[in-house]
Amino acid sequence: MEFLKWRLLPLLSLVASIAFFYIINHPKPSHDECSLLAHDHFWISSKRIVTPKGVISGAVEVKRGKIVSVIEENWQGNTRIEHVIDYGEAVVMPGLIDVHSHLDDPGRAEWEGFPSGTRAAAAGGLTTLIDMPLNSFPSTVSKETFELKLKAAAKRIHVDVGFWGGLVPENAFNRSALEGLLKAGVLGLKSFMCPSGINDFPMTNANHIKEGLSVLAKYRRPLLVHAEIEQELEGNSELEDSRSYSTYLKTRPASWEEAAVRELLTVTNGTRTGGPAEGAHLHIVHLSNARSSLDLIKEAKRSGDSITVETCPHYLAFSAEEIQDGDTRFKCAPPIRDSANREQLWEALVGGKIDMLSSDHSPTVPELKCLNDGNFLKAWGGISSLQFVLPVTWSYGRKYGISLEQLASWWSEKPAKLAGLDLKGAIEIGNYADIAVWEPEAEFDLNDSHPIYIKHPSISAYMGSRLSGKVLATYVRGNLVYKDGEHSTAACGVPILAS
Ligand SMILES: NC(=O)N[C@H]1NC(=O)NC1=O
Ligand SMILES: [Zn+2]
Ligand SMILES: [Zn+2]
Repeated sequence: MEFLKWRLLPLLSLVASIAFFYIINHPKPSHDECSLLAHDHFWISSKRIVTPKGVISGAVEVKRGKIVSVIEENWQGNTRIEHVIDYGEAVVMPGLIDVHSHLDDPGRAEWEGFPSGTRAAAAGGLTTLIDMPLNSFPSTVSKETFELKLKAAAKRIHVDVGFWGGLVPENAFNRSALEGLLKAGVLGLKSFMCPSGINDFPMTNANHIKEGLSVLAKYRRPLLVHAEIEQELEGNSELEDSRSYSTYLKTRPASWEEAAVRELLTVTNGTRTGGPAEGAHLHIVHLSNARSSLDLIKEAKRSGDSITVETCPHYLAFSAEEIQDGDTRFKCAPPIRDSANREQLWEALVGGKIDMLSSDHSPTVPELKCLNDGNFLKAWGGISSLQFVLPVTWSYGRKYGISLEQLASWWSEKPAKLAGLDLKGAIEIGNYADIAVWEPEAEFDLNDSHPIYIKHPSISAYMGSRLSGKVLATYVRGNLVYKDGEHSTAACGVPILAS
C-alpha cells in the first residue's frame, strides 16, 4: 500500500499538472458554451428559405459549422434526417454581413466595444461584420496597430469580425508599410476625403488614393472611401440656430459628395482591365446624395471601372423634414437629406444603381451626442443602428415592394463579395452555416422593454419606432449564438483575416 502510494501520487500530480497546463494554454470554449444547441449536426427547416436559386420550402443540413446539403419540399419522410429545428413560416436567410461598423475597440470601448457590439449584431441577425479602422484608438493604420486590434477582439466577439485598415497620408506613399498591414490580414483599406473627426485619422487626397489602389491591386482587395470634399459654403452657419437640423444640413450639401465622386473617378479608371490598378476596387461608403453622384458612378461602371456604392438604412428611413429641432440622434455625415432624395435612393437601390447596404453604426457616449443642448453643430456625427438594420430595411422597404432575395443580395451576397468572404453570403452547400431566422410579419415597438444590446440605446435614432421583422435566431458557423433574447455564453466569433 505504502509502495503504491509513493508510485501513484507523483504520477497523479504529473497528470494533473499536464491537464492544468493544457487547460491554461488551450482555453477553447466547449461546444455548449459556443452554441445554444447541443448538436453540431442538425437540420434547419422552414417554408421560406432564401437561397441563390430563390425562396424554397425545405431544409438545410448543417454539419460541423458548414452547410452540407439543402433539400426542397418533401424531406419529412427522409429517415436520414434527425435533429430538425423547424421554423415553420419564419424566414431562413443568409446571415447579414455589415461591411461598415465602428466598434471603437480598443481605446474607445466606452463608445461601444467588441462584446456589446457583436452581441447586438447577433441579436439583429448579423453573422459577420467588418470593423472600421477609426474611432478606436489608436487607428488601425499599421501592422502594429492592427495587432492591438486583434488582441482587443480575441475571445470577445460573438459573431465573426473582419477588419479594414486605414489609408492615411502617413502610410499612403510607404508601400512596405501598407503591404505590412495587408499581409497581416486586413480585408482592404478605408480612407476619408474630408476630416474624419478623429485626430489620428487624417484625410487623403486623390494622389494618396491612387497610390493606395496601386498597392491594393496586387492583393486584389478594395479601398472604401468616405466621399465628401469640403467646398466653400454660402452663409455662416455659426450665426444660425444650431438646434435646427436645416442649419446642419446646409453645412454639408450634396455638392460635397458630388465633388468627391468626380475626384475619385479621375483615379478609378486605373482599375479597368489593363489599367495600372487592375485588381483593385473602389467602394464608396454611405452615399446619401441620390442625384448627380449616382449618375456619375453608373457611367464609370459602364466604362469598366471597378467601383461599387453602398447606402445605409438611415438614409432610406428618415428625411430631413422630419428631424425635430435639437434631436441630434439623427446627426450623421453625409447628412440625411430631403424626402424626395430618399425616394430616389430607394429607386436607385431597387433598380441596382446602389449595390448594397451597410449600417455605418457609429456610436459614441451620450454626452458627446449633445442630447441635452441639442446642438447639431457640436454633436458627434454617427447613427447607432447595428441591431436594427434588418427590421428597418424591411419595414421601410415594404412600401417599395422589396423581396427577400433583394434583402439577401444587399445585406449578404454583395457585402461578402466586397470583403472577399468566399464561404459566406449565401445558403449554399460548402458555405459556413451563417444563418438568420426572422419573422417578417411580427411587429414590435423599439422601446425600453425591447432587449437591446448596443451600449447606448438612448442615442439611437430608431428608439421609439414601431418596426416589423423580428429576429428569432442567429447561427454563426453552425453555432446557435442567439435565440429569443438569449446569447450563447462564450464569445466564439472568429477574427477573419485575409490570406
Ligand atoms: N468617424 C466616424 O465614424 N464618422 C462617421 N459618422 C458618420 O456619421 N459618418 C461617418 O463617416
Ligand atoms: Zn464615413
Ligand atoms: Zn463610418
